Amino acid sequence: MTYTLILLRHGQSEWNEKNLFTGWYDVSLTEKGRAEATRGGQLLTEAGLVPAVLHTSLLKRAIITANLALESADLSWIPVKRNWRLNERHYGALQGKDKAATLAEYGEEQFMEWRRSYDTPPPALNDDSEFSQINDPRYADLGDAAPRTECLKDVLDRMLPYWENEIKPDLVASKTVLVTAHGNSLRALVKHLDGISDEDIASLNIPTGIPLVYELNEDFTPVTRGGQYLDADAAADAIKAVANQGR
Ligand SMILES: O=C(O)[C@@H](CO)OP(=O)(O)O
Repeated sequence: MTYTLILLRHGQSEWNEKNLFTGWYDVSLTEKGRAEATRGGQLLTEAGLVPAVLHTSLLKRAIITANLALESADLSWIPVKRNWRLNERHYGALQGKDKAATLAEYGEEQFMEWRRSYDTPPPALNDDSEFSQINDPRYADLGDAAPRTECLKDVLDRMLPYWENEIKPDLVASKTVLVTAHGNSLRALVKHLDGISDEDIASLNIPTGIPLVYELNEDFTPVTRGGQYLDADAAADAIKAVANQGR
């Protein structure tokens, strides 16, 4: 007996297109991103996958992606749980900044440390920044614990309780679960599932809009390490594009 976990990064967002650090800033999808999401749902149908429950972040690029994918799979009705713990990494003072300009200003080493190191967060974002979420009512319950920046380790630490307490029980109960989230929150989950080292996770990138399917054993270890993208050729190209952002 295995469980089926489907991970879906949101389709191209307006700030992916503009090459801006996004984090918790709530931007919508581009037309291309909407088409990717719809195609993601078609890929689920073609693979015969029928998720019984959806988990999303609180950010509309993930929510709209899930809605479009489920609509094209004729599964708009399935139950949904949303939680900030699946949000993108909070990108601190980089939120709203151009990736190419940041690379040019700070150089390759600093740029990659902020983007992909496991435990070095970017500088914190000021609460009075136009890119801050500190007064956003959807995070009111977090109070002082609301992040002003996060590294991948911080994301893993806040995502894991949700994995343990919400997603795992749904896998046990319903066998097939869809998680629609973000580049870095999904990198954190994949690191955990595949047991990827703090060093090696730096080179792992997740493409937009292509379902990544994990068959999990009863102890939640992957049957196949790395899972399987439903469109492997498209995923390979898109992974390179994410890795090269800013260049
Ligand atoms: O800007 C962001 O929030 C993320 C995802 O788009 O970017 P990166 O891939 O550089 O971590």
